[in-house]
Amino acid sequence: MAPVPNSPVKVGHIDDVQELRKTKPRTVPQRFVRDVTERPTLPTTPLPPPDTHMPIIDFSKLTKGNKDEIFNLATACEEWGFFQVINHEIDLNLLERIENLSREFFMLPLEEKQKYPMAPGTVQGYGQAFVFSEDQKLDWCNMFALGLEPQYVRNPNLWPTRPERFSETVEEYSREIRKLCYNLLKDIALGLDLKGDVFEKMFGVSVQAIRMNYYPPCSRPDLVLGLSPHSDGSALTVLQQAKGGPVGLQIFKNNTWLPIQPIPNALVINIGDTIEVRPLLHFFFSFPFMFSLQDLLSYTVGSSSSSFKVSFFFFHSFVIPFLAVLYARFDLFCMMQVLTNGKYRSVEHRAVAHEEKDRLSIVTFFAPSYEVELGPMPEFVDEKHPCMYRRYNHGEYSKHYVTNKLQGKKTLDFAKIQTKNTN
Ligand SMILES: COC(=O)C(/C=C/C1=C(C)CCCC1(C)C)=C/O[C@H]1C=C(C)C(=O)O1
Ligand SMILES: O=C(O)CCC(=O)C(=O)O
Ligand SMILES: [Fe+2]
Repeated sequence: MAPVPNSPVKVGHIDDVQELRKTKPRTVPQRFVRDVTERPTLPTTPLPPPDTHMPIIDFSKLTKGNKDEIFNLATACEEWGFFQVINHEIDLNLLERIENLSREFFMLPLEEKQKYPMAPGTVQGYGQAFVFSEDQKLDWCNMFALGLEPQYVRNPNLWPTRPERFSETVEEYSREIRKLCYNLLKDIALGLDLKGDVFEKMFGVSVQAIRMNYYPPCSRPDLVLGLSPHSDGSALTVLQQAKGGPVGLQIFKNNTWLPIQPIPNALVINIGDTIEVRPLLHFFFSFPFMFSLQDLLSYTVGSSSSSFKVSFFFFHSFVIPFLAVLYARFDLFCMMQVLTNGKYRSVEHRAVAHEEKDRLSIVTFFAPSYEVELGPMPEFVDEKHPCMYRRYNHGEYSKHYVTNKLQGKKTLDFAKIQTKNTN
C-alpha cells in the first residue's frame, strides 16, 4: 500500500503563491518569511569558480561501458552526491513537451488546479506538500505530484484532464526516466565493484513518482525559500530544469550553499537516502555465493569421491549451520548498528526564488519497492566504517518521510544508529 498519514493534519490557511504573485505585492506574507538563520544566500555574479561545478557525466560513454566514465560517476557519487547527465538518450522533444505541459498546467485557473487538491498531510495532487502544522513556514512554490509506479501508488482522481495529452505525456516521460534510472543504477553498482544488476534485483518493482515544482517570481527572494532544505527519500532523483529559468537549485557542500548552473538539455541526478543506506538484501544474495559449489569442491583438496562425500557431509552438518548462526548473530549485531556507512551520501539541497523570473522543475523520485528490507551491505562495514544504520523496511521509511516536514537530512535519523558525523 502507498504510505498515507493516519490522522487528519491541521495546516492552517495556505496561500497559493501564484495567486499571491498576481497582485505583485512589495512584501510577502509572514508565513513565508524565514527566520534569519534560514534565509537564502542568493546567487552571486560572478558565478562560483569552476572547481565548484557539479560533475558532468556523459551517459553515451556509460552505455559503451567506458571504464573512465564509470569511475567519474563513482567519484561524482562519492564526492558530490549530485551530477548532471548529458547525452542521456531521452528525446529532447519529450523533455520539451513535458516542460510545456507542466507549465500549461500551472497556468490553468486556480479552480481548475484545485480539482486535484493535495489533501493536508498527503503528497499527491496540487498544493504544498510537507506542511504539518499551522505555524510551519511555507515554501514559495506550488507543487503538483503524482505517484506513477507501481499501479497501487496511483490516485487516478488526481490525474488532470487538462492540458490535453498531459497523462499520456507523463506516462511516456516516466517510462524513459525509469529506463535511465535503471541504467544509472547499473553503472553506480559497477562503480562500487558490485554486480550491475544488484540494485534492479534488490529493488523489486520500483516505486516512481513525479513532482512538478513551480516557483513564481517573488518580490523578496532574500526572505523566502522556494523549497526547504532536504535530502530526497528516494534511491535516485532525476531533476529536469525548464529552459530559460534562473539559477534556483542550491546544494549544501563544504558548509556553504552552492548554486547550480543548469546545463541546457542535461538532467540533474542526485543520490537519495536509500543509496546512502544501502540495502541489506544484497548480503542475503551474496551469502550463497560465498560458499558456492566451487568453494565446496576446492574444500576437498585432491578429492576422491569418498573424501568429497565426507567433506560435503561435514560442510552441511557443521560448517553451514555454524556459519548460519554466525550470520544470524552478525545480522542481529547489524540490526543494532546496521546499514552501510554512507559511502555515497544523499546531499541536502534547496531551491531559492528569483525576483523577476519564474522557474519550473520536473522531478522524478525513484525508489525501491515498499516491501524491500534495507540495511548496510557488509562490503561497506569494517573497523574504520562501523555500521551506522539499522535495518528497516522501505515502505516504513517512505511513510516516515512523507509524514514529516522537510528539514535537511533529519528524516534519515529514522534509520540512524549513531548520530556522530553522519549528516
Ligand atoms: C511531494 O511528494 C514528494 O516530494 C515525494 C513523494 C513521492 C511519492 C508520491 C508522490 C506518491 C507515491 C509515493 C511517493 C512517496 C514515492 C518525494 O518522494 C521521495 C520520498 C520518498 C520516500 C521517496 O521514495 O521519494
Ligand atoms: O526545483 C529544484 O531545483 C529542486 C527540487 C527538489 O529538490 C525536489 O523536488 O525534491
Ligand atoms: Fe529534492
